[in-house]
Amino acid sequence: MQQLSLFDANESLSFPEDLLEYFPGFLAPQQGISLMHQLIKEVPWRQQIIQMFGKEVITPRLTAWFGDSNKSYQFSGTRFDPVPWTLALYNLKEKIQKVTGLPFNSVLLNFYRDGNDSVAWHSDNEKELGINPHIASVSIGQARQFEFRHKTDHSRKYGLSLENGSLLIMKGDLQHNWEHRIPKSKKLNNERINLTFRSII
Ligand SMILES: O=C(O)CCC(=O)C(=O)O
Ligand SMILES: [Fe+2]
Repeated sequence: MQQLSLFDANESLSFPEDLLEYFPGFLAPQQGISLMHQLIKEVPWRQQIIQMFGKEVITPRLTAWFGDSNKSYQFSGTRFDPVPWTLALYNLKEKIQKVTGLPFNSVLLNFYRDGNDSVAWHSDNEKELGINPHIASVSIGQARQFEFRHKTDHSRKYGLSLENGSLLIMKGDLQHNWEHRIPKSKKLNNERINLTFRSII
């Protein structure tokens, strides 16, 4: 599997490159697009209402949560009980486990219907994920910009385009020191699904 070098000399000064691994051709382009259309149809998508700074906010995207039946997950004040694995998602999990050598027992799906859907700055630091979690993020459909900023020094930033069919591994102490987001975009306006495979303890 080809891994792409993400950083030039300047960037690696402000962002530690050992916290990410990027595999652009993890899925063939056509495989990515047909999986996206299958998931748009077969997944029980929901628009969650979450607590943010004490207020109720409607998430600007659709989500779903699949995984082993004994693993539930808290996110921004909401408890998610997983839907059992579909064949397509189980097979994708197996393929990721083969490439990475890491175990995963759940996946959070995000459906960005157009460029107006987004995810705000956050880190995936829920205690159910353990201390330094590995998160495997598969992107299909419209490529979107994925941005990082350092938690205490917002001038330290990094961004990359998550292409159709790509796999990004987030690891090490990334979630302690960095936040990430998918900003809204006027130009990148087509449908996209992102799947983050996680290991809930
Ligand atoms: O859509 C993405 O690429 C990122 C989603 C994300 O950060 C999350 O689900 O925690
Ligand atoms: Fe995240």
